[in-house]
Amino acid sequence: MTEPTPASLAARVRDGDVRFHELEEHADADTAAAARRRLVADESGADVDALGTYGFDAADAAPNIENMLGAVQVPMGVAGPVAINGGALSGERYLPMATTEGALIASINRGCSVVTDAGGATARVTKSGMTRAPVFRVRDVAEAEALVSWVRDNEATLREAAESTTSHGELLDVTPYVVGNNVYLRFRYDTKDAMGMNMVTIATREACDAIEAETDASLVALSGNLCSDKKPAAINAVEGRGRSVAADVEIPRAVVEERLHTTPEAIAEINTRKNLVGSAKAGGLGFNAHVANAVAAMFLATGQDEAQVVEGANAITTAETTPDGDLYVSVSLASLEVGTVGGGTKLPTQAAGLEILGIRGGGDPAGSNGDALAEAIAVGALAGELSLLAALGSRHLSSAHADLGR
Ligand SMILES: CC(C)(COP(=O)([O-])OP(=O)([O-])OC[C@H]1O[C@@H](n2cnc3c(N)ncnc32)[C@H](O)[C@@H]1OP(=O)([O-])[O-])[C@@H](O)C(=O)NCCC(=O)NCCSC(=O)C[C@@](C)(O)CC(=O)[O-]
Ligand SMILES: NC(=O)C1=CN([C@@H]2O[C@H](COP(=O)(O)OP(=O)(O)OC[C@H]3O[C@@H](n4cnc5c(N)ncnc54)[C@H](OP(=O)(O)O)[C@@H]3O)[C@@H](O)[C@H]2O)C=CC1
Repeated sequence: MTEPTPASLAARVRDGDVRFHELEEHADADTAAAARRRLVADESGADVDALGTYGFDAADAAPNIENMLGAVQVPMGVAGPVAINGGALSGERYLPMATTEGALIASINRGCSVVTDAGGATARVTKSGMTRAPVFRVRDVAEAEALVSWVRDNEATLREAAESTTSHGELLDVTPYVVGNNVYLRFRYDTKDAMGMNMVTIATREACDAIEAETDASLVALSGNLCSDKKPAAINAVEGRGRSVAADVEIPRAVVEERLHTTPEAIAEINTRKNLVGSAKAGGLGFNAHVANAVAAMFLATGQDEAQVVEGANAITTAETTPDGDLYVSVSLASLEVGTVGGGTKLPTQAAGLEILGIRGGGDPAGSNGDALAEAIAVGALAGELSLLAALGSRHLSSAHADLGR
């Protein structure tokens, strides 16, 4: 039998003999993707050849994508090295960042060099736990209260059910929320080095079965949106989700003046009037300048779930002058959902990003690499905040983007 070619496979799809999303059952993954490119190009008239130039085996991406055409390539650079004094990550590191925004890495790079000149940034993970919150239907508020009491009395049962599905995940707690005849149970897990959404979804499903077997509650949806995944939500800002991580630095006045062309007072005032008051007036959840930039660029470079930039950018930046007239700056990211195993972290280019940080795969102890990644991203965000606030102080934002960003 002759080997299938992209042309012969495309012809079979057109004839209705093979389904578009089942091409991998009839050819290797690279040939299947080439056949799909041909079909999409013919249908749309688009030139999709560039999508076919990628540096990994399509088969390696099978768990990460369906209907694969090829790959979008985002340029990747580094900022740094930056000195980090973390709870899980210490020393000088280059921060891998993938972006198409000119001037972004230059800015974070400037922030990194200033942070390093000042002796490095301190970073710590202050809370950890990935959540899944199913919603149950009950008859009325009396039954809701009965379910809440049952959950409080039976956490051991829930833990046993949930943890039967994972060798790494640990159920930390279950927090109930009642709205009339709806009961939301926010399960929170230590997922170690995994971001953990698949892990906690599978584990929570098992716990829900135990609840339905023992109570009158009916599971309506395994995710009831109090989790809250991939949506802006105050619960994540207040309670945290994934890792809550903070970073700070104190920068001598002379360094602010010489390297950032502004003063500690100007940066503190801009932070208050822009990041705090401006964000409050806008009704924002992110009281920062552009934490999403560092989070998104490092998420792409290290194989994180890019939709979770929504929660990752849930951050507050503070800036103040110290009694000695120097500058103190901090960022606190409430809900940074990251992992160094699972998801997109296995793909070769993303694995290279984690290797640049020295934290690819499971940590020793388990969870330490996930903490280290969170600290690295927090320091990248801190450097970005510092540099952008300074550029606003020196009125260099527009000229920087005129020079570098277009
Ligand atoms: C562009 C700079 C850094 C110039 O800043 P500068 O101080 O005039 O530049 P410099 O030539 O003196 O270089 C200072 C340092 O910057 C770095 N640097 C400088 N150039 C490069 C480069 N080409 N590649 C890599 N690194 C670079 C590098 O670390 C260098 O030190 P050196 O190594 O030379 O000792 C500065 O003007 C700046 O940071 N501007 C701010 C730009 C910025 O932060 N953009 C972020 C994106 S804005 C956005 O997306 C969100 C927004 C703004 O809408 C959010 C909001 O509402 O606030
Ligand atoms: N299902 C959903 O609702 C959602 C899924 N996602 C997707 O979920 C994926 C991420 O889920 P996630 O569960 O992190 O990844 P995976 O589904 O890839 O699972 C990771 C697994 O790695 C194993 N593992 C090995 N070493 C370690 C270690 N050191 N620490 C922790 N786990 C380890 C664990 O197995 P074991 O459990 O057997 O111990 C863990 O379950 C992403 O692709 C994301 O896009 C995103 C949002 C929602």
